[in-house]
Amino acid sequence: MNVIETKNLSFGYKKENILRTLNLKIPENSIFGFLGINGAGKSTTIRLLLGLLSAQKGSVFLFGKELSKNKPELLHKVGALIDHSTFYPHLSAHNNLKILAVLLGISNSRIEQTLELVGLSTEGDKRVGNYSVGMKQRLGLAMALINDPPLLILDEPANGLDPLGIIELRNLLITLHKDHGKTIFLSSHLLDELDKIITNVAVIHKGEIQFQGTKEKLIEQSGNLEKSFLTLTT
Ligand SMILES: Nc1ncnc2c1ncn2[C@@H]1O[C@H](COP(=O)(O)OP(=O)(O)OP(=O)(O)O)[C@@H](O)[C@H]1O
Repeated sequence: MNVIETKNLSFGYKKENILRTLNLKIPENSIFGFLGINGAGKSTTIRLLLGLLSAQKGSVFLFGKELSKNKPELLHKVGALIDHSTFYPHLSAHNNLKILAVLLGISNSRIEQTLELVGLSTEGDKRVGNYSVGMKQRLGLAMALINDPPLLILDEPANGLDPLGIIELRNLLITLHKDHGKTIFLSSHLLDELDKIITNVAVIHKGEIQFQGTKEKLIEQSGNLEKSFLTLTT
């Protein structure tokens, strides 16, 4: 099953075409890397997948259903991290998550589980305003994970993280995929990092998909991810 599928998805700001007839297929249980140079259209695609933008043409399907016709039901199954997450800085991580849990009707026990999962359980009672960038990123992931969604959509989740934070994020994504069965769709510019975790990949250039398939298939010709990426984008 494809957890995400776009059919001839096209989008433009005013008269400028940004995405041209995108046909993406993200298989269930993949860690799917979405690659492209600056301005290629990654964030715009992600906003369309989350229903934050509406396509001029084409459609987005999540879990086999059309997003525009089933938004609340489908978005409940998606955890997302885009741009910087917004928190109440004067509250603890625990209380930030509690607000979300109440809004979503989720039990309190899930708060501790989620803090544990993202490695924040010992820091969960500290004010979020004093958190480091990495801790805020982990809290953003906790918010995305609080209702245990089967699909995660992450736009540049490693942004602003130091090397240790990047390693921790890598291990967390691998755990979420292997032990919790999540499908993860993520964009990133860190090719070496992606190479360590992704199973599938799409390369977008100037709003068009240049390749999609397994990582092995992409690197078949040139031998490594960086060379394949450069071939498709320069
Ligand atoms: N609100 C907007 N109004 C007009 N043009 C926009 C807007 N947002 C993005 N664009 C343009 O759309 C194109 C794609 O942008 P997008 O942010 O999707 O690219 P990206 O692949 O995510 O880039 P990056 O890697 O730099 O984040 C770019 O040319 C950008 O300038």
